[in-house]
Amino acid sequence: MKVIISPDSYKGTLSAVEVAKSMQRGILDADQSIETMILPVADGGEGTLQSLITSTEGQYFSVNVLDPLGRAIQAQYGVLGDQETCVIEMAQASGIMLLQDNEKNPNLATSYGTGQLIKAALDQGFRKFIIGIGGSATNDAGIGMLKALGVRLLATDGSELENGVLNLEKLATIDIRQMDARLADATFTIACDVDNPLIGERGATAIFGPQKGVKKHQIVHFDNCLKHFADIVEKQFSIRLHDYKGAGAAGGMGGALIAFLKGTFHAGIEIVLGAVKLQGHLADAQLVITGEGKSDLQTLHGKAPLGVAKAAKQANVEAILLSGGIDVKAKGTLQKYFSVVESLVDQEVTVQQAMQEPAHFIRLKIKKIIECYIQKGDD
Ligand SMILES: Nc1ncnc2c1ncn2[C@@H]1O[C@H](COP(=O)(O)OP(=O)(O)O)[C@@H](O)[C@H]1O
Ligand SMILES: O=C(O)[C@H](O)COP(=O)(O)O
Repeated sequence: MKVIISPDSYKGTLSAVEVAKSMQRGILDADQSIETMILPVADGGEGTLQSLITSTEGQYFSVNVLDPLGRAIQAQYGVLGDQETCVIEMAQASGIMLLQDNEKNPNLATSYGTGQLIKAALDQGFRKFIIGIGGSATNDAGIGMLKALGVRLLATDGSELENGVLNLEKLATIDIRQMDARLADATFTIACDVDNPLIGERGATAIFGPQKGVKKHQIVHFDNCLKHFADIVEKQFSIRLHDYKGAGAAGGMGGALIAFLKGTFHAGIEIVLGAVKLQGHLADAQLVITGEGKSDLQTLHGKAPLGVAKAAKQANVEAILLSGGIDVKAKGTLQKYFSVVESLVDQEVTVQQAMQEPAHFIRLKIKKIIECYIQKGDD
């Protein structure tokens, strides 16, 4: 029997590779003779770079960049095995995982470091980009990235705006005359797992702002600043980001990429599944196991496990979901895609325990799931 192990990360506790290894141990605990194959996946956020570079035998490059709060860090980008396609993962330079909880700062958190990664890749001669956006610490409409690439945000008196999303309300003109000229020859495929507009009640701030530190009473203020930015973009460049699907991804990074870097959106999970060649590997497999930190209604809108389930269905392979937590509201629908829908958290395991010892509980749960699967086959 061959089992493919294709989880996303359990954000905040384990990377996709670590989840996959724990699942593999559980499978082998149940039956040593099972053939396993580890193909970790991601949907644009953290882990996208590793998944794409590992699966295509690509190469990593390290760059000194500024983290969301302007501190010097080393971040990586990569080139796929084709030696041509460059992968930028926003979470590497501007990710929420780079901040402690008490450091979250939606006004100052900047995507500047992601712009630095792009610039470094342009310096290396790359022009064909996949940019994974998601898992970001920022709500800056991508202005940090734009600044790093030479775009200037000016107030009415011609002075450059000070850092800070809330300063966007003073924006009068966007000056692109000094934007990196090499971008004109570059293409950007945006790997993303959300289709939120830039502003409004489904916009970047209202939906993803709170996880980045935006307090409830600040949502309207931040949203208005992003709206003003979108108004100026529309006035100057005739591109309307306000309700553009995906413009609100990664704190508005989606919008900046569409308007200024001529990016095009693709489902992150589809890009990753293509690169890891999941469909081909499923051809002689009996089972595929996937999972993520928390499966909820958002999972049904293009998150990694759903992509894996759809690929499995096409190949007529049974799919199993083991996530850290499962939202009860989504369980019924998830069961249409997966033969088993399980979470680490249950009547015996609390959230705290599952978060503290995720590898241990994944191993235990998978062992049980596989034992049941084998038993079912024997009956
Ligand atoms: N080991 C774990 N056990 C239970 N819940 C977890 C575990 N790891 C992560 N989570 C939950 O999953 C959430 C992250 O969900 P995830 O699906 O990984 O990312 P996202 O929804 O941002 O794509 C965390 O905030 C946490 O609540
Ligand atoms: O704001 C972001 O970074 C993403 O668009 C949504 O966040 P998530 O990928 O962490 O869910």
